[in-house]
Amino acid sequence: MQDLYDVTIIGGGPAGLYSTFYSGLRGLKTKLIESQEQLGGKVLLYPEKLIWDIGGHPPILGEQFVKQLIAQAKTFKPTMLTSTKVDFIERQGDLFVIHTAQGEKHYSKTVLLAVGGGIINPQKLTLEGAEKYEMSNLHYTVQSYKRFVNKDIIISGGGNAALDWAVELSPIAKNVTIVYRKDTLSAHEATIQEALDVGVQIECNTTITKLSANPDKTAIQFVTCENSRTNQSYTRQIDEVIVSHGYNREASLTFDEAIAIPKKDDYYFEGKATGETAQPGIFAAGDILSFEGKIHLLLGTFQDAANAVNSIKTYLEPTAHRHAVVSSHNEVFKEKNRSIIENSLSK
Ligand SMILES: Cc1cc2nc3c(=O)[nH]c(=O)nc-3n(C[C@H](O)[C@H](O)[C@H](O)COP(=O)(O)OP(=O)(O)OC[C@H]3O[C@@H](n4cnc5c(N)ncnc54)[C@H](O)[C@@H]3O)c2cc1C
Repeated sequence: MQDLYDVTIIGGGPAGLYSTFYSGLRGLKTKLIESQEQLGGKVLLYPEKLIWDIGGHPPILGEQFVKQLIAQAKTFKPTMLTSTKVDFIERQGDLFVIHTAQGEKHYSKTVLLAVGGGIINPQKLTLEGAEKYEMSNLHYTVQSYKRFVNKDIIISGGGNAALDWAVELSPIAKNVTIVYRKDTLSAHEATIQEALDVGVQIECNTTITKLSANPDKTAIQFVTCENSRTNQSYTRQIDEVIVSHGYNREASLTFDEAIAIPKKDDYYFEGKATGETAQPGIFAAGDILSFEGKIHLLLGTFQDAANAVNSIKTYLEPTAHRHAVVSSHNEVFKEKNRSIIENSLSK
């Protein structure tokens, strides 16, 4: 049998990463398994967005936030696997066997589900040949603002993400146009007003119907758009195309018959604020978890993570403290604490 872990965390988004740190803090032998190449979960979708609502933390870019979460998760030297998709979990006596799409088996005393919205991929433009521009000027996320400076940008989509990008890019771009297939945008009214205030052009009932390449066929040079109300179409030159049509969720994780966890809306696991599910030994944290009062935001993931790990600790060791001992007394932190104290004394 491979190494046996106290806890195996499935999903390397904010909930999984913080659970990994917290699990180390509580002295548990921890493994994290993430399906994507990169850790960070949904935050990877907004690397250039400033996150404002983390208590006590100054606004921070998504990309930087992910780096810090990963560094923190590594504090207690857990095993961390990426590009490894969990597709089946079975109970064998007191243990869980976690099967991956790659054919591996992982053995664990408990499982912490931190799979968020499942494996998330952007909904792609369905136009023929569109994929060949993904390496040039067809974007499904905004990875770097620099690229859009002084550019003529068309954004397809009418939700909050599309409008947020339009508002953020408008001051640095030459021109930003939103095209949306429906009558009215689905974004918040305040965001729509903000977009109008910063000069974003909004065209409703309008769809991109054709992408035409530049002479060397490496990038999109023209887009053709059609208005479903007037049946008129136009073709215009463009520098960058951003598509924000939402995300496909792949919820491929399944369980053996002995493991039944009630779901809400066919998807979210019903559980408790303590991270417990109806299935002893299986816990959940982050966006995947549903309970009354659950907050589906970063701050919610951290509280869920701490609660779930504390529940795991007392599940494995019923006499353990419910909560972690004061974290600054931890051996791993001592050296850092000492250097901070020495630094302050030397000033
Ligand atoms: C555009 C956007 C902007 C946002 N802005 C903010 C904000 O400003 N402030 C805020 O607080 N929140 C914000 N949020 C919400 C926040 O990002 C989420 O609440 C948070 O990412 C949830 O973390 P999670 O770890 O529960 O799930 P996720 O981030 O979804 O991570 C789940 C991870 O599990 C992995 N996974 C799934 N299935 C499997 C499997 N079978 N095997 C292995 N791995 C698997 C996925 O690949 C993913 O990496 C925003 C969300 C979006 C989409």
